[in-house]
Amino acid sequence: MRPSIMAAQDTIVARATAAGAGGVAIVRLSGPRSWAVGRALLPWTARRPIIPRRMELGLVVDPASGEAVDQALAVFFRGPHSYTTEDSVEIHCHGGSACVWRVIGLAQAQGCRLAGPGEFTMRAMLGGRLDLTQAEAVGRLAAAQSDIEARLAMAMLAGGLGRALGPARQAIVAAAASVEAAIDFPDDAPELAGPAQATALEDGAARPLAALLAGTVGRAAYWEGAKVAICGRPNVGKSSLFNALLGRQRAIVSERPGATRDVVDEVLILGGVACRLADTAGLGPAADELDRLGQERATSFLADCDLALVLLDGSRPLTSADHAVLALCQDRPRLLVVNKADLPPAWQPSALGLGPTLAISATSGLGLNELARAVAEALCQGAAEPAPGEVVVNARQRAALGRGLAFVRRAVAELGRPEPRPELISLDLAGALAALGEVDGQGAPDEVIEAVFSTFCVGK
Ligand SMILES: Nc1nc2c(c(=O)[nH]1)N(C=O)[C@@H](CNc1ccc(C(=O)N[C@@H](CCC(=O)O)C(=O)O)cc1)CN2
Ligand SMILES: Nc1nc2c(ncn2[C@@H]2O[C@H](COP(=O)(O)OP(=O)(O)OP(=O)(O)O)[C@@H](O)[C@H]2O)c(=O)[nH]1
Ligand SMILES: [Mg+2]
Repeated sequence: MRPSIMAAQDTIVARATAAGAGGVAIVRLSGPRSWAVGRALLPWTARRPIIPRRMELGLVVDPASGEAVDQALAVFFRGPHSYTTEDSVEIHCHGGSACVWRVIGLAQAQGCRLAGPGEFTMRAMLGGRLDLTQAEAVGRLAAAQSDIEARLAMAMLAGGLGRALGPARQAIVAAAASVEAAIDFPDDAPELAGPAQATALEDGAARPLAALLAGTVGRAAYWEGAKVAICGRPNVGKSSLFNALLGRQRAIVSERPGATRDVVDEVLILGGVACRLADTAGLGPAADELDRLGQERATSFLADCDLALVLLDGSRPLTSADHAVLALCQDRPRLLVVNKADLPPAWQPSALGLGPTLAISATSGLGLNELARAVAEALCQGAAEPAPGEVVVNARQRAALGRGLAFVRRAVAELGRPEPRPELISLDLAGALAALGEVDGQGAPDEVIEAVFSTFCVGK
């Protein structure tokens, strides 16, 4: 078994705050030796009893040389009253990376091991503070970029999803118990009460799982963010729009067509959704090799984006290159955006015959708020923004619950047959339980747990 999921014997150390210089950085220790190590590095704590959870000021000292390496605040937590549920110590040192790494190095010299990604939270889960849904929520809170993602993670941290899965699991376990009895004692066990059990399983498990899945419709972008490409023929103002939405001059703008070559992307919040917005090279007949390479990058980003903003220049007649871009995007999610609305129009958008268009001006800012709202609406297919406290599952959880629901439905169907075959039902119910376990961690294999924590940063 990999060390991370083994019962925690060792004491781990990591910086809990982001890499790079900052005002203050937190180095956190957790595990059975954390207090001893903390005492060794913080000599003032040896002189009087430690009061758990009280922040105190003192020097961090290298026990080998006696050198004071930082002035810091420190807090000792006595398990289980700590984040990890283990004994732990936080040293709040000065934020320069030299101080942080010196303190971490001193802890390593005292026998601490560098923590892996998410290892503190994994210990919190093994210690019973959190289930897997809550641990995942913590990871999302630590990385959330949009207010709504943070809101969704807070609802999940409150345990709503774990509580929603409990009754479904109970219904599956109850069905499994009678199915197992029918398999083990075919003569003694009462006949499988097929229709009654089918109804119980349908009401108890299929329905709540289906409701959880229904709540995700149009909501994925709030959890996962979205890739949005600005595309169009050269010179329509793609880079200008990109810069205007971003609020700074990130990409080169030029009156000369063919200014953009590479895909330039940045994350920004549009209508509450964290979007990876990309400015791309203008599409059209390639003038040279560089142009061709740039357009290749543009089309490959376009091929896997969630939404394309097809930009047209309203001040110039449409060209064959515009029509080629429209054709390229006709079968994918897209918004038609007509730029340069500050200039006299050269054509009527209604003449396109392609449905609604948005009029904007990248240079004057006209229509940009409406565009941001339209982006979110298109990405979320008009679904309502999640309310505070509302539990919405993320993509990983949705995939697992979808599999679980399919298993439950097969078991329900089999139970509804004139002579249900208990062996088949048993397999399906086991599959359903495994799928639920992937979400809340109950009975989940190590690989699943590790995959969730591997997305965490070190120190969380
Ligand atoms: N400095 C610091 N800030 C932090 C954390 C941390 O560990 N340290 N957290 C995490 O990374 C988050 C807060 N989560 C926490 C959850 C529980 C406990 C804890 O010690 N619980 C005890 C005591 C509860 C109480 O006094 O009310 C317990 O539940 O027994 C600490 C942090 C965010 N901010
Ligand atoms: N009047 C007006 N000019 C604009 C507007 N948006 C962009 N422009 C001008 O149009 C020209 C081209 O702008 P870019 O943003 O570089 O166009 P692009 O689509 O990125 O061009 P390529 O990178 O070559 O494909 C520049 O001279 C911009 O100042 C607008 O809303 N109104
Ligand atoms: Mg450009």
